[in-house]
Amino acid sequence: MFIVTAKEMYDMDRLAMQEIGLDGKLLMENAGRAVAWKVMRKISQTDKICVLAGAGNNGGDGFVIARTLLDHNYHVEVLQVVPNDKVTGDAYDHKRIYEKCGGQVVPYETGSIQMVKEADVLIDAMIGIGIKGEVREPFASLISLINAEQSYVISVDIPSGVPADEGGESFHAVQADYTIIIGAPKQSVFLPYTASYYGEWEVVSIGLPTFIFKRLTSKGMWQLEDVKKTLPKRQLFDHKGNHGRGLIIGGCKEMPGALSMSVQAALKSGAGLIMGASSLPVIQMIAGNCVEATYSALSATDGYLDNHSEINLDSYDAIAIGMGLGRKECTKDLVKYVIEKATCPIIIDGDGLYHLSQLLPQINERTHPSVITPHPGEMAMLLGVSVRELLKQPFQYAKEFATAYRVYVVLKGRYTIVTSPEGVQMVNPTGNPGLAKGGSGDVLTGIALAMVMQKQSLLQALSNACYIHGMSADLLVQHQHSEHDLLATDVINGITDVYRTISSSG
Ligand SMILES: NC(=O)C1=CN([C@@H]2O[C@H](COP(=O)(O)OP(=O)(O)OC[C@H]3O[C@@H](n4cnc5c(N)ncnc54)[C@H](OP(=O)(O)O)[C@@H]3O)[C@@H](O)[C@H]2O)[C@@H](O)CC1
Ligand SMILES: Nc1ncnc2c1ncn2[C@@H]1O[C@H](COP(=O)(O)OP(=O)(O)O)[C@@H](O)[C@H]1O
Ligand SMILES: [K+]
Repeated sequence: MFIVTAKEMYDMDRLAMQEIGLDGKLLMENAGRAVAWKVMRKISQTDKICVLAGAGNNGGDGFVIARTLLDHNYHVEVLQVVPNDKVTGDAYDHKRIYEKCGGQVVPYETGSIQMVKEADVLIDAMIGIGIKGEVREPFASLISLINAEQSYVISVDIPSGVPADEGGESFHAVQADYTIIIGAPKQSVFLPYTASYYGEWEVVSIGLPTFIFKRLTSKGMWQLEDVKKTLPKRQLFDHKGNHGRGLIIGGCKEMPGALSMSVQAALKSGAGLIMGASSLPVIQMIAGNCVEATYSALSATDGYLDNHSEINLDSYDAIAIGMGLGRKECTKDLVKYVIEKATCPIIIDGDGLYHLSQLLPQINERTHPSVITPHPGEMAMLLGVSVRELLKQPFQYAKEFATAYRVYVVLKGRYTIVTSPEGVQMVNPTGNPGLAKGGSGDVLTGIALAMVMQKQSLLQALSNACYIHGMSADLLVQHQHSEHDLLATDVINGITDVYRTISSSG
């Protein structure tokens, strides 16, 4: 599924109209009808429905929705929030069609507030992706009224007032229960400041051809069908070597478990062979957790790895470094060594990212792929901006970093964004707040290593890793756990159910 900015959506519209002859009125008809069908599944024939229509094409969609509902014997009326002379173009044409089919358009005046109050269902077709600046009156007051009422609120394309793109932080907007998105989700669906306004959401197709999306956007949402298509397969005559050899370097005296979780998660996700490298005390502590892995004991001073020359980086298909490694000068040297010498893909996480802020020239020099898996705090540190600033524009910042340093960036969060060095971005939809707990990131790195080792395209490998990680947490809270008690080690065990679910769903 593609993700768009408002500008990309308008460009697609233009291309559809000018180059392939799909006209605007037809797209509006498709949009309105598709939305109406979704609406009918959610409401009952006895509900009193009020469609709030603005002047633009979002309002135009509202007239098509009202006409379709009317035709199916629903109790529907349109409250036109703007004066008649404001409704022009395709929206005007669809208003006329609706009226000719017997539809009622009530002009906005003070008394019409009653109409909003009496409705069981409010369909918000006031403002869509054409929003500019702060909402004006009467929209601002209507939005406050809608949010104060108990009616079921369905927004068309975008809750009125929510910006389509990233960058906005303060706005006054409709709080929807359900949003039916037209064509493709906009960036604001996935952002911390805006996501909750959408409520439950769904996307409807309006007939824009796929090649238009491919041409104009390089952002998408990774879905189960993508996972099924791209997940490494196990063949009858496979041996462990077919599923890669991976090295995981991490752990220190305070954080032995981080390495343990990454090692377990990698093997559980399908890695052929995993070597865990750490100090002897760490290995002695964790080896029993995962007897299937092999371990390499490295020298340490005061509990921190201190000698990079002992590590053999050859003969691995991928290497992960940083989980629980510690923030000492000697561990920085280790990270530097791996960045400079590894001739396979590397994944840098945790304390490795802390050191990376001083190793950016070295990462730029690499001729083999590099992956970083920062949470917002780590990403903000690497960019030299505040977390708040980063979270206003995570797509933009992740892309800037990925293209500048030619790395794959896995910017973790509710909707993790994977960005390739070319700037292609995939959003992961799975996961829940049960993952907001120490150790979850170490598990993700292990899964990511397993995927990267198996010679997939890296964008696919990393998107699959995020999907599996989140899906494991989702299945666990649906069945035996809650978001409160979920542990990172549960997420490792939950990978079993992910694979069984994926293979049984065809
Ligand atoms: N391919 C597609 O995607 C298709 C998309 N379609 C639909 O079109 C929608 C986009 O339509 P659009 O471009 O006409 O803009 P839209 O969202 O109606 O907003 C413009 C109106 O809002 C007003 N307004 C703006 N800011 C305001 C403010 N702060 N406070 C108050 N008012 C404000 C502005 O007023 P003005 O500033 O011009 O006076 C103008 O009247 C899209 O979301 C989807 O629903 C489908 O029909 C079919 C194909
Ligand atoms: N609210 C949430 N919804 C979905 N996923 C989440 C949520 N909170 C955290 N996660 C996921 O959990 C992981 C946390 O990683 P990180 O913060 O590095 O943890 P740690 O370093 O403690 O192991 C990331 O993959 C992130 O996407
Ligand atoms: K809307």
